[in-house]
Amino acid sequence: MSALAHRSFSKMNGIGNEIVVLDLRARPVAVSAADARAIASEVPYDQLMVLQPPRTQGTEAFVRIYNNDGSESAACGNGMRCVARQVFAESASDALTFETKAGLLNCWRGASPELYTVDMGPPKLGWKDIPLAEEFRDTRSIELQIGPIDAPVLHTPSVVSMGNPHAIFWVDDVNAHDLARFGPLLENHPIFPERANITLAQIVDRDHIVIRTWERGVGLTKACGSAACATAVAAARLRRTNRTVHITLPGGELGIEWRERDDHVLMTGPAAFEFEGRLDPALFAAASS
Ligand SMILES: N[C@@H](CCC[C@H](N)C(=O)O)C(=O)O
Repeated sequence: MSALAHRSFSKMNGIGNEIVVLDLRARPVAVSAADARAIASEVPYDQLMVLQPPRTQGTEAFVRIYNNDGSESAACGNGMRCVARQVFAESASDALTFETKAGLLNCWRGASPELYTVDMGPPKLGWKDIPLAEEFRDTRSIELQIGPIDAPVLHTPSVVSMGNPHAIFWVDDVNAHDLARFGPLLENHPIFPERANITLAQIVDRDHIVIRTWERGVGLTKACGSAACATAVAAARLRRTNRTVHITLPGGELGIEWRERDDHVLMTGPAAFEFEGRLDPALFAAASS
């Protein structure tokens, strides 16, 4: 029987981004891509956040992040707020540090019990860091378009890595484009060797942006926290907004600050608990990596 059978999980959400938190710290076991897909077939999620024992002193856990197609990501803003909520519930501290494949992340609980802040670290802006398949000196606007060559539907995105790759297309109305149609084409465009999260962004004013995201490895989601961070950085780099903005996503609101003093991006928003369950052993019968 799989060592994952009967393990307890929490179903949570970060402004509608569907998150499952699986805490394996007490009895660690490796989770394969096939396991992640099997879990998604029982408890539909956008991201599975797996807490493994800490690798670095002073951290609570090493967090592995899986999309529902079984692929792994180094960053998930909404998922990290859910993880923070769960671990803060058993801690007297107001600040905790986690490790992900993208590095160490500090989290704080806010004044309101539902609000959590995650320091998502500094953005990476070089073309090799995104990564892109070819050199672009200025990643504020790269040459990429979709639709007729003389009347592109979406074009000239900004690209940013928040530990995971993001392309942000600037539009007048995020709801005027068929993201479900263009998202998969852009996610898998050869310019993105590791695929990319695709965001439509509408700047309302210098303090407010509206976004919709097609997530790599998932599809359309109600919210993508790292996309909100990437969009805030990209808009500030273009001098179209201030470095502190609020972002409206289909599932709710996030506050983002791209801090001047250390280049770090801070994301603040809620994390909601839905229910607890145990993984059905039958799920893993056919799951092999
Ligand atoms: N929902 C997330 C992003 C999750 C990872 C992404 N799909 C990827 O593969 O990079 C968020 O809140 O940041």
